[in-house]
Amino acid sequence: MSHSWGYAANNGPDKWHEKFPIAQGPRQSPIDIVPSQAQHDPDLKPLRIVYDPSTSKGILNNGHSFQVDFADENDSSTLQGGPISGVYRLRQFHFHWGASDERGSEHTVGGVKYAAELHLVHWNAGKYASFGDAAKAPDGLAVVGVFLKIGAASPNLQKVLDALDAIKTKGKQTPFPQFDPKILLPSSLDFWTYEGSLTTPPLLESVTWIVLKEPITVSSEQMAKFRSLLFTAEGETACCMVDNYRPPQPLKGRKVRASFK
Ligand SMILES: CCOC(=O)CCc1ccc(S(N)(=O)=O)cc1
Ligand SMILES: [Zn+2]
Repeated sequence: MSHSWGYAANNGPDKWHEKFPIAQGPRQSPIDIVPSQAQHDPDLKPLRIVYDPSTSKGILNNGHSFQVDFADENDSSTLQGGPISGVYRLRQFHFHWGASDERGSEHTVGGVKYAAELHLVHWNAGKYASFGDAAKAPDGLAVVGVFLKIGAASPNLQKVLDALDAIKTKGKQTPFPQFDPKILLPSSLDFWTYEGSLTTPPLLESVTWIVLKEPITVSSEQMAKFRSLLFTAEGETACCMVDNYRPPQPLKGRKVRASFK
């Protein structure tokens, strides 16, 4: 790949292994979650999610998605419980979506694709000194995945979408203060969990995935707002930011556990 990675035919998921050989590793993400194959684990603890809105900093178009970044110098916004041990700090959240409503999620459920997927990215601050260090460790990261299903518009999501006009092109960012990402979560915190990886380069195999069973809903009009972003920087030939998802990867013998019966 002579240029940086992306989602086009010449630099997309099928090409990533050329510069990132771990793409063909034993614990790659995403995966297709087959509910009948997931074993209920009664030892899984409830998720404990505590987010402080004052840790919300800014919103950035990073050329692959957009992300909201959080201050993570202390334990103000954390994830505990579920399959993880210790305290993981919220670093950022971002999304993956399709060019049309029938695709866009990274994980699939029994082969079913959702229109989009939210990822809340946390790192094991109890054990590692930085996000960068944690990202290189097998128990370094925990990502909560939430599916977005076409239906009623989400007023809470709209608060995020209203900021996108200010970050249309790659590299643009704008302040995004006082936002509590907990309002983006569904009412049930039932989840599937498995050991996986980052779904974009560097594809590091450091993620404990926690994928919520219940989707949140998003309207088609709101999905159109996601698609108004550009992969490209100002002054470059415009390329719409769509289909920024990696397809499911081989399970390679991994077990998926369920927190629910
Ligand atoms: C060591 C630097 O690594 C990074 O910056 C990773 C950023 C990054 C965070 C999360 C994800 S995802 N889609 O698996 O939730 C992908 C990439
Ligand atoms: Zn992601």
